[in-house]
Amino acid sequence: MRRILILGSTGSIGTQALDVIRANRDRFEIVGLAAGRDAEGLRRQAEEFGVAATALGAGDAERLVRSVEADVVVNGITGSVGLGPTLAVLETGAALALANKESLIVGGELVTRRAAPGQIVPVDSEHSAIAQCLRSGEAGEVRRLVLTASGGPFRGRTREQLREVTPREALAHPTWDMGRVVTTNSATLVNKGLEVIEAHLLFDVPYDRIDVTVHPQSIVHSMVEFVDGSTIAQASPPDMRLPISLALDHPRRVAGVGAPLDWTTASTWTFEPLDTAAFPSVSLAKQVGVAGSTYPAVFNAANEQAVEAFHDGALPFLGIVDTIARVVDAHEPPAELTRESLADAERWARTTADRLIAAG
Ligand SMILES: NC(=O)C1=CN([C@@H]2O[C@H](COP(=O)(O)OP(=O)(O)OC[C@H]3O[C@@H](n4cnc5c(N)ncnc54)[C@H](OP(=O)(O)O)[C@@H]3O)[C@@H](O)[C@H]2O)C=CC1
Ligand SMILES: CC(=O)[C@@H](O)[C@H](O)COP(=O)(O)O
Ligand SMILES: [Mn+2]
Repeated sequence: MRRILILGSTGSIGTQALDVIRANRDRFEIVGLAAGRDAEGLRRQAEEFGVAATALGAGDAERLVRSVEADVVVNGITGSVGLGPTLAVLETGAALALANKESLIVGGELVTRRAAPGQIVPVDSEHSAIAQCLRSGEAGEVRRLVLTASGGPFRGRTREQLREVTPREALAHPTWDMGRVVTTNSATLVNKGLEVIEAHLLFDVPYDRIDVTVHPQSIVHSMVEFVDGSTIAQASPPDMRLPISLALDHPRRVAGVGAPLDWTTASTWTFEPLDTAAFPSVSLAKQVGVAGSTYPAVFNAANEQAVEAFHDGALPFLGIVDTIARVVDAHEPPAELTRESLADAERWARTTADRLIAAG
């Protein structure tokens, strides 16, 4: 029986983790639940699963991580506020089922050097796919990682055609039903930029050997190309319960967790290059990834501020990535990366982004 603690239990990842556990009560026991502000939703979940240990807010979630004994902690919190809980999980020695990509990207080596080999199990669909593709290979045999991107709701549009798009349109993701921030990030392709950095940190492959291809069907979740020219891809209908279940009982698979592909009807999978003129965020993310230090944290913090401003009607859609670029450009990294210098850089990035947005 695996003891599971879920952070962000009321969100998209959290509720899908609960779906998997509800259907497999003989394999999993929930020992703790944490949400942000939805106290009533959290209370109902705790009642359903008979859980006594709960927390509201990131600080409380971090305390819960340290006080409850768990085998696996799912970090399904949104945003860089998930960093404290991520570091706390790594300290406890529990496996970290990581959906909160922001904490890894923002923390960088502060996170990776605290993690034991295999302690971080990716939940993000692309990284779960890559981990599955790598199961049978040697590190030296990997030539390239290829992350798939759906292209989001605005795939095929020119930069000019993105000028007037609305928050409602940005939230209409073509293939996945996710929380507001990650859905907006899919529309700007910032999500894919963050995922390139996430892939570099998880699999230690240099940025010039991590590519993105646009695959609108979201069936091939990513691929690994090997030195002999062979490519292994992981494919399944878009359903996060599959990567979540793999992380909950890693390395075992949970039978029946998702529907398999249907090979009896005609279907088409397509792949196309990313339009980097309309969507410059992936190139920008690669630049900040290569620069390292506090640059990825600054990129992410500026994005978080810009996404909120976009939904508040204070910033046009194109302003999101433009703001990130301006904040990154103005950043001066600290001499040393520590939790303090990281927090300072994030604060600076948020203030700078807010100032640029207010100035219009
Ligand atoms: N949804 C998906 O399919 C995928 C998501 N991810 C990643 O997983 C993470 C979660 O995404 P998703 O589930 O879609 O997001 P949601 O917005 O649906 O859920 C976010 C969860 O985090 C909680 N939360 C928010 N702020 C805080 C805080 N300050 N302290 C503690 N908890 C907080 C929310 O609580 P409350 O409800 O109380 O506000 C909620 O439970 C993100 O990093 C995202 O990029 C990655 C791949 C796929
Ligand atoms: C399901 C998942 O992992 C998301 O992060 C997904 O990647 C979003 O889709 P796109 O960013 O490819 O549009
Ligand atoms: Mn993803």
